[in-house]
Amino acid sequence: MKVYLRFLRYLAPSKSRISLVVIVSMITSLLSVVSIYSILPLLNTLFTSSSTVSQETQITAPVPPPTDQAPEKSVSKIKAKPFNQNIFNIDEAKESIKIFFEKLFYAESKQGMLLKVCLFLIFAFALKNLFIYINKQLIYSIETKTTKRLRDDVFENIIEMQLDYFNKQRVGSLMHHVNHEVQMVNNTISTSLVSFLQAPFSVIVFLVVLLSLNWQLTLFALADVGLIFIIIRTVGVRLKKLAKGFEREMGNMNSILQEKFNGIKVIKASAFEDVEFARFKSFTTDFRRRMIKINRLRNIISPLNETLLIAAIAMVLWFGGIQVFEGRMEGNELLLFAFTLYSVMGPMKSFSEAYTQIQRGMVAAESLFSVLGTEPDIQNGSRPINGFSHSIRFEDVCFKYNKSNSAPYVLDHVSFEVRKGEMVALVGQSGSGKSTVVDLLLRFYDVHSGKITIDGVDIRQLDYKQLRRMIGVVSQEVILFNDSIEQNIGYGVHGQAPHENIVKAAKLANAHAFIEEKPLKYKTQIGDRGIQLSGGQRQRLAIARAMVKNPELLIFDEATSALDNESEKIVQKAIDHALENRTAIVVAHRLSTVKNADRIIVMERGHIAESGSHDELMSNNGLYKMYHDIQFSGTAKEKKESSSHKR
Ligand SMILES: Nc1ncnc2c1ncn2[C@@H]1O[C@H](COP(=O)(O)OP(=O)(O)OP(=O)(O)O)[C@@H](O)[C@H]1O
Repeated sequence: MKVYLRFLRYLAPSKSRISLVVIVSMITSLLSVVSIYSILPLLNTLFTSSSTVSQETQITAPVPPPTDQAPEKSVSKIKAKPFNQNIFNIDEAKESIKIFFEKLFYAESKQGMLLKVCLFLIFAFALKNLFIYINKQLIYSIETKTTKRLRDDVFENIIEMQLDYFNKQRVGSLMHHVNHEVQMVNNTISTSLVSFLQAPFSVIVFLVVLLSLNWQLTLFALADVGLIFIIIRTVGVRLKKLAKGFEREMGNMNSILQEKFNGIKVIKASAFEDVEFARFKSFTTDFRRRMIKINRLRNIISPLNETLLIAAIAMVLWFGGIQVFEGRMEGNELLLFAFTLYSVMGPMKSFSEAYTQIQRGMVAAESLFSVLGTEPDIQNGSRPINGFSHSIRFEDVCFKYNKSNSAPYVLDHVSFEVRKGEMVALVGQSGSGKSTVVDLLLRFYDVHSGKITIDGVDIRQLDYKQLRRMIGVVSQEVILFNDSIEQNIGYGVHGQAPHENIVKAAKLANAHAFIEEKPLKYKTQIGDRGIQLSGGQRQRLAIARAMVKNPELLIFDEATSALDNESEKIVQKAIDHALENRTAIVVAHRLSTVKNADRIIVMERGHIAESGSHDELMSNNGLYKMYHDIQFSGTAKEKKESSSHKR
């Protein structure tokens, strides 16, 4: 029920359009029902009053009565009695409608009257269809407005989540929310608007006709229809359950595709195509099994529905037929009743089919509302920040990704300072917590205890978007978009960065020369994830992106680790260039890159083992010296080996 209410809240901004749909639906239903039921008796009059119809045949009805003449009087003068005359004598309302139409269609001859009736039919149906068209446009506009809002909200909610949320969710599932589930809700809106706003009026008007024809028979028919609804609902509940599993599987399939296509290089390099294909085939087999199960139920609904409704009509015919035999009802009356009941079938059918569609839609809506109901763990602070003048400090910071008590700390009482204008390097073994330090400073996660301050202010009090905007980051993994070089560099700033700034940043990052060599220069498209560039070029674009916003603090996280020696030298030059006169934190494995740092912090299993300048640490004879000796003896050995090979 809560889901339905939340769903209605999404429809609320379209309430004026929904009211219009209601009005147009009422007019459409009235037009379709009244036009048929008003002219039926007239047509009957025309075709049964005389066997031969000629131009000269005059209808025996009088000239339309003067306005002051009682209509009943004129009707009584019609010689030919309609086949269901007694039906139309049931009450005065029907009689006056009939009189109205008789007056409307009155002509000197039967032919003239017939022509008028036919022209009226064309007019009434054209009008009805015009209203149907208007209604469809209105419904489409409501449905697109609602789903646009829902899709925007879902995307906004997801993108505002803390990084940890994305670590736990699969990308394919997130895409499934934004794409497929919103589409499912979209389909539900159109179906339910048609079924619950348009169809009820047709049903009501038809019901009024049925009740006026024979109320006992109508109650009998309603009992039958009630039974049908119970059966359809049972199927619907089962369908909802299956749909839930199906949606989950769809999300999984998206994730699998995403992962496999992203990792295509690894799959190809391991010649694992056939293994992946076999895995995918087993997945699609299971997927197909689920689809068959769902469609077995879904497809049964329409025929089951129709059969049950026809059975209801047959029962009504049987029940009514007995009344006719007993003389309690006219034969014509029963036929008109059966025809009306058949006409009510369309909207009834659309009701029950809408019910199953709504079940599926609500599964999707439930899942979307649970995404919308998820609050980010990181609460934004309100203090503005666009720079700092003294220092950034880690004060006794403890942190772990896994919140359970028994999980070990990834950062254990870490304290250090980065003063304005300094370059501080973080080194240490893989997994010692260097990247985590950077992530905490960017407030991707919050510290468990202790605090991180900028000029003495806890970063939890700061607006983290502004905080992130003043920091330029070149991370381990270079992330580029399938766009032009210019757009990729400009991604670092809000709004369109001026071209001169892009070129300046590219020059700082040693990227300008290779960009100029490209046929379209800065307009060159770089392909998915920058696939059309080399590793070193990608790194330099990432540096240019960090530089374009002229950041207060630069963070280089393992920026050169994935490169060969030659590329590393070029990128290192770019880094050195970028670091001039700037506060920076450099995370590195290769100690050669951090020799010039003002301070080097050596991390070991989440705590700071030692810190100082290169010379101080070398003379300390501790961990740093050990790493240094291992790295440089390794490099020396490599060099020796490669020169002996050459010889
Ligand atoms: N998102 C995460 N969820 C859970 N554990 C994580 C996550 N990210 C990192 N860790 C763990 O935290 C520890 C520190 O990781 P971190 O990436 O900070 O190390 P690092 O020193 O930067 O390593 P490397 O030099 O290999 O990048 C590691 O044990 C790692 O397995």
